[in-house]
Amino acid sequence: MTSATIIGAAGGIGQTVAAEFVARDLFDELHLVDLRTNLLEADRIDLSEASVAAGHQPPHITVEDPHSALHALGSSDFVVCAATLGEKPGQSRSSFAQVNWELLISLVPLISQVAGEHGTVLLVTNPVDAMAERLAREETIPRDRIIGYSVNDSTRLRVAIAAEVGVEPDRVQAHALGVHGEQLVPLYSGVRIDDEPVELDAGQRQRIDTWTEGWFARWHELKSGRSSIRSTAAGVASVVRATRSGAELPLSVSTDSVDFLPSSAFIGLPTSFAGGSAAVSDAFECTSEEKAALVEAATAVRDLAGQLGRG
Ligand SMILES: NC(=O)c1ccc[n+]([C@@H]2O[C@H](COP(=O)([O-])OP(=O)(O)OC[C@H]3O[C@@H](n4cnc5c(N)ncnc54)[C@H](O)[C@@H]3O)[C@@H](O)[C@H]2O)c1
Repeated sequence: MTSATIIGAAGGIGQTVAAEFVARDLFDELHLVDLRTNLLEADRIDLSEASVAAGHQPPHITVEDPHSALHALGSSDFVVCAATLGEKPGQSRSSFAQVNWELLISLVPLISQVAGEHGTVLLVTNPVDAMAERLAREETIPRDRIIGYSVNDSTRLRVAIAAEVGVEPDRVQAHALGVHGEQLVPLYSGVRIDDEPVELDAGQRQRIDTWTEGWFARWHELKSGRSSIRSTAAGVASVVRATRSGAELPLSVSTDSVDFLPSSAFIGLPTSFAGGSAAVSDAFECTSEEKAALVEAATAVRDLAGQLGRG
């Protein structure tokens, strides 16, 4: 029996992740947790019937609010946390982080309980690196069982490289590491097409950087009122598959095992899994310039996490 718990399951990300898990038949049991249980009940019916329509056995789906979940739920193999408070326009990164950490700290007993001894916890709630580091500092869940979801920046980098060199994105392997935003580190030294290393010149890199750095401004101009729910849900499903296959993905993980990085931080690094535990990939290599940028990113996360109190 495989089981997942999604906290914040009535939100844009949570609902779409649940739908992706069901469509891909990834778990036998799915536990949906949110304050908005009426939405979850509607989803429970819809998701079960979606399974039938898709021609497979529906998972066993339960619905809980965060309080009842503490009494009702046992441990899950995979725990997704996408619970959030809305980001206010113009709000500083540190103020948004503090507000979301205050929400997350109230959920730590539940997250720890559903993670149990062996579950993997995937944080999606932003700012994901500081949230993951701060959760690890609570010491209720081992560091290597906590990961932050940070695949989207690499997806966008792959799309931009593909457009620049004129190939399909699925032929491009590339990781955007570090921290989402100003401390993102596109790992140009590791770009591959069809598994062959590729050297991009300065002009190409600049055009790619301009496109990726402008992604959010272009998204906001659309005024959709939602985040990138579909690509995030597809990415979360790929994390589940990676925990089972051991495939490498760019995810936010603890820096503690990486010699050249300051410890007590989480940043995006190439990650592999063994038995549900995350580790930075053995084959990870980068230039001295990329190392320096990653050190800067880890330092910023460590400092931000240090500012987040217990609420
Ligand atoms: N890491 C990434 O790459 C990435 C990508 C997209 C979005 N995000 C982040 O994911 C988070 C979720 O985004 P969204 O668009 O789904 O937001 P949303 O506002 O649509 O959903 C948030 C949900 O959290 C629930 N919630 C609030 N307090 C709760 C509590 N105490 N217990 C349980 N549930 C609670 C709300 O009821 C709501 O359903 C945000 O922080 C967003 O910035 C991260």
